[in-house]
Amino acid sequence: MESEDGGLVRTVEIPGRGRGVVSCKPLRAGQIVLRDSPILLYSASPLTTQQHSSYNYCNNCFRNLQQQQQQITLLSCPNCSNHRFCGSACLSAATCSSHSPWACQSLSRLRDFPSLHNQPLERHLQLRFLVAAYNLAFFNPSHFQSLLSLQPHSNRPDNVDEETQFLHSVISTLCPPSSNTSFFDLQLTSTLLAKDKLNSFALMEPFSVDGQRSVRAYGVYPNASLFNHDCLPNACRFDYVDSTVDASNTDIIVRMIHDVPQGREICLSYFPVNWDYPTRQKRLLEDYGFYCQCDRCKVEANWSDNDDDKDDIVVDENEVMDDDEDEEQVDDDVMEATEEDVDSNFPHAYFFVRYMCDRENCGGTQAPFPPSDPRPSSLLECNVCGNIKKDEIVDAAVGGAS
Ligand SMILES: C[S@@+](CC[C@H](N)C(=O)[O-])C[C@H]1O[C@@H](n2cnc3c(N)ncnc32)[C@H](O)[C@@H]1O
Repeated sequence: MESEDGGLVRTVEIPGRGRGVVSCKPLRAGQIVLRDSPILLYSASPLTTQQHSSYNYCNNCFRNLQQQQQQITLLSCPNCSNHRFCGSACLSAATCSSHSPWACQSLSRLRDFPSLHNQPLERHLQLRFLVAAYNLAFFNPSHFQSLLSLQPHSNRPDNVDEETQFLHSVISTLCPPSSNTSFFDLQLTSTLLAKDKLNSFALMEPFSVDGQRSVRAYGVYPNASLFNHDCLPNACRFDYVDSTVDASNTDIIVRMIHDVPQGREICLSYFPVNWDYPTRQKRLLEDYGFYCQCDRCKVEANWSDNDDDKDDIVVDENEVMDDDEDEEQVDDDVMEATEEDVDSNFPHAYFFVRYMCDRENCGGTQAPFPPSDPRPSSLLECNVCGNIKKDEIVDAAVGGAS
């Protein structure tokens, strides 16, 4: 993501954080700083799902087949008949990429693999990812190199756990796509799984009021993966997977939450912003391998109620980057912020009041729509439930026009 002339952001090395993304010029609230397409996408349904009966998504674009407004002709893969597509364009695109004859045959074999039915969903998804990644290695080496370039860079050879060995033993039963007898390699399998854990973004089902959200698909986005984490992010990501407006419905869009000056690091939050301090620290250490020392954590490290919270942290190991679906310890203090808190021990109360979605069970972050020069947008969009509301502060400043 190197900035050309006029680029908004560029990638730099940041001591102690690896690569990160910084602004090349002052950025405005709502500005789009990245639109990124996936190099790999895989379904979040169990491998054993009979997709022709219960799976409602196109296996190429992942749009919901029932919600598409125009008439579509559903097509099944002629080889496995288990995967459906929303038209000939998606079927032929998938046949040359994610649903190549090799991937098709491999997924069919895995579906019938004897011991898989007893395995948790997480194993099914890891196997789906491995099929997608090895498929990429053979059919799109340059995208495969992009995948390998992502963090983590060091994966100790002696560090292959039982789970990885199991997954590798299953993957190795597949016929390799080439005559290369060492196509499946234990160390490579381990490396790939680590890349998935650190970098995959979840494309979620639409928000429902009961707060139960499930993942529709996972994707690896080579540029979006370069954003580091901050517990008080200045940007957030949106996706519009069911959009029929353009063909890039699985793209991720990163938009600024508020203005930032030139040279500032642009960060996302890897999970909902309303998680409490112990839960955030535990997740970042266990899944991402670092202690967060952001400004918010420095303040919250001194809050006395952290000790009580530590006893009942809930962490779902299936969590991946920016994945909002699981249970979490929501910090009630931050949800009840008042203006008085701003000057006291809660300097980030302002962020919660203005940018946290207040819809029940949502936990999303709100960013303005892109500015229409010279005016900032006075409408905020939630990146989880899609709710749109007026930004009272901008609205007052611009006299009620958006
Ligand atoms: C998705 S990658 C982000 C890009 C990464 N820095 C790189 O060089 O490719 C996530 C990894 O970046 C690093 N990272 C992200 N946010 C960080 C932070 N706030 N402090 C320290 N390291 C961070 C951690 O190593 C984490 O596992």
